Amino acid sequence: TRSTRPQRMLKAVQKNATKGSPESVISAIDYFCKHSEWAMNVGDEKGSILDSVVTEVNPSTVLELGTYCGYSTVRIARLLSPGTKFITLEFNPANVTVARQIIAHAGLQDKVTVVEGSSGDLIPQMKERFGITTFDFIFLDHWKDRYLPDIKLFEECGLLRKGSVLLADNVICPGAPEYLEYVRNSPRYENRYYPAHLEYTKVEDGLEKSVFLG
Ligand SMILES: Nc1ncnc2c1ncn2CCCCCNC(=O)c1cc(-c2ccc(F)cc2)cc(O)c1O
Ligand SMILES: [Mg+2]
Repeated sequence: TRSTRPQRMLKAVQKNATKGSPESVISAIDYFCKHSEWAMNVGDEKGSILDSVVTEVNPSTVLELGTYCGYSTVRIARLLSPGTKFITLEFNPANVTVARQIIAHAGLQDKVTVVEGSSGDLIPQMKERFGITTFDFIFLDHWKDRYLPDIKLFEECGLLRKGSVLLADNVICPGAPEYLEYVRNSPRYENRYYPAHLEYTKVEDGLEKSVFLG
């Protein structure tokens, strides 16, 4: 049977990227997406913004929603200090399998835990299953209509502290209008919009950074 796009992406990484080099894994995926097949990785333009926010926050606990093939997982994990707790959630088991192999090719398998399941089910389990009290940094890149219910879930589960940073991908395309309206109208968040483009295209998109004020 025909391979899937994530499987073809994995093959391209295994063929073109140097084992143990996160930068070459990132470049190999970006090359694949620019010259072979578009895929919904955060990409290099928004990825650089992600890098700068992660570096600025220098988090001790990180959560990513929507692993997909592990591109942004590798981008984040390569910047973390030793001892940082990094969890990434992926709904699709086939993507979990590909992501684990791409993360391993980058040599970052000891930096991050890839957990299969949906955010709605797993967020309430963070404390008991992973011993997390609060997250310093959260990257939202999963179903766009889950951004709003999940930020409310973070609040209800006491997973945010004064200064927790949430960074949301795709707030323009495909869009997360209810999420944007919520964080921008809430006195509990300080927000900043980073204009960019949809990965590997000229279509307008951007990232929204929201700092929880407690
Ligand atoms: N742990 C969990 N919990 C809940 N949902 C979970 C999950 N783990 C996974 N999912 C399910 C996420 C499915 C992928 C989400 N991302 C997207 O849907 C996405 C789409 C585009 C896009 C833009 C223009 C187009 F023309 C076409 C596609 C671009 C992006 O950067 C995107 O991130
Ligand atoms: Mg995205």
